[in-house]
Amino acid sequence: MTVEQHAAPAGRPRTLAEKLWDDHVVVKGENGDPDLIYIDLHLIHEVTSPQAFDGLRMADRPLRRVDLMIATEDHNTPTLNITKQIEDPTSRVQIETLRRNVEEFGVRAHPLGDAEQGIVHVVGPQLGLTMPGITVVCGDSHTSTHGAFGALAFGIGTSEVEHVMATQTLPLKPFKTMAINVEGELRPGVTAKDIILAVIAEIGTGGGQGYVLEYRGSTIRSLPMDGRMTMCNMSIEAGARAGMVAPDEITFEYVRGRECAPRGEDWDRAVEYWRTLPTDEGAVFDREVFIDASKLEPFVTWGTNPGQGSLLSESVPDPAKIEDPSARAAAERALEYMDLTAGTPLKEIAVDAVFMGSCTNSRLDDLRSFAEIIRGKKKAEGVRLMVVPGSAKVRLEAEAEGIDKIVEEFGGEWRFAGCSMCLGMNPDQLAPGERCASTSNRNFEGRQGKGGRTHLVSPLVAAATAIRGTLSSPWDLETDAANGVTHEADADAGAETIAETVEA
Ligand SMILES: CC(C)[C@H](C(=O)O)[C@@H](O)C(=O)O
Ligand code: SF4
Repeated sequence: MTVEQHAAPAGRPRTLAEKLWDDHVVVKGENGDPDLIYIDLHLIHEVTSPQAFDGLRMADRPLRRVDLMIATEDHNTPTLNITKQIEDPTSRVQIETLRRNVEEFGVRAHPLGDAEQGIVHVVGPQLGLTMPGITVVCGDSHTSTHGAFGALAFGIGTSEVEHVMATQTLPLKPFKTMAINVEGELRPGVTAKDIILAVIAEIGTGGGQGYVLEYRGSTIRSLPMDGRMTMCNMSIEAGARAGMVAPDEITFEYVRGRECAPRGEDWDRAVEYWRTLPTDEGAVFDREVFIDASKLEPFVTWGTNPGQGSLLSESVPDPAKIEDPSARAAAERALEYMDLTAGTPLKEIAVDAVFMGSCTNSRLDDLRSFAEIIRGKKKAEGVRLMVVPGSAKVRLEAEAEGIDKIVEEFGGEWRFAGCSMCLGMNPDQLAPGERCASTSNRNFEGRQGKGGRTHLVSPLVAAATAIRGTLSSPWDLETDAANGVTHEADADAGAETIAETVEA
């Protein structure tokens, strides 16, 4: 798609993404040059902001719009003993540097211990900063999460962070548009996470390159905001520039009344504008993908990229049967790293740990659906469970509902908010060789700790896995119940039966 096509000739039907782009062009690029795009919201965290602040300082430039910035601490923060000094020197320096920078430049910040601290992609929406129709950037690839509100949101590099700090704009090349049409009713036990894992397995980890994905269709319309965020969050794992969902009543209800959301007449005007944003009838996408949601099942990854996944009811694939030589080699290498043998039923894979958290799945809905499954049940012997809310606020809300108690009675660890075991930048890590069912978004080699092995799953699969000890879904719990195995907390005999079945 050329720059000119974004010029929006009167009456041409446009997609959601094209409308947002058109409304944010400050200077139109000539002869294939990038357009200069206005940025409405700039989120920062400790990892990718230090050099950008240094750059500003060296150039003696102020922040252009400090009021459009907000900082939170998430990657390097511990999730235990948060009032103590951070032990790891690198993490400590990162956090201290952010604190110095936000103080010097006057940026609103939510440090560890603050009620609004948490993963940057949980904090923005929770404060009502993330809204339909705005452009959002952050030096973080999962900024795509915010697209769930009908915002154009994408991750940027550190030099771009500095550019936005100094000018509140970014030079950007136009993108192509891809519609991901998801129709039909999800079966119980199947979630937004399973849809997006299926999408990535379908189009591949490079399939979205150069595109902004728009998730559309009846299934998406019926998803709550938390599910839409889960899907947009992982758009980047398909290589996409961004992911989006058109704003609707569900979006407006979510944003309404939040701290930074417009109020009164401003709110009415905003909603009036937001209603104009959905893709026009007849607008043409560069590519369309169709997914039948009613056929989806709980999904799980077996490899070391998010596209290497299968239905949980299937077996570890045989690389020899993969035609494409590079995909075959990647699968061979992945199975070796994951210590898996082709043909093994995925459900027979035993895990050492379950991680419930990350910007993909650590919001209140996620925690609720997880807790509902483990409530009154007994954790599988030898499995370590960590439950990490996405923000301090989510933690408090979950505690008000007793979710912390449910997790602890089950035998899990209830932690403070942060990126935690999503990536090995803080004390929450897997030991070499440990296998984890994780609700996060990346299963790269060493992602959760050197030598750690990650299977990406939904919160429901994480819960069922924590109960059964092997990769499992709520469907397996139903089968167990039909066979008289309830996994109840006090039914020790039942738990033993399962342990034996697993070993057998
Ligand atoms: C540390 C940060 C730059 C990184 C990202 O950009 O995504 C991290 O959040 C991740 O998920 O790998
Ligand atoms: S939770 Fe994980 S994916 Fe999300 S921002 Fe933190 S490290 Fe990145």
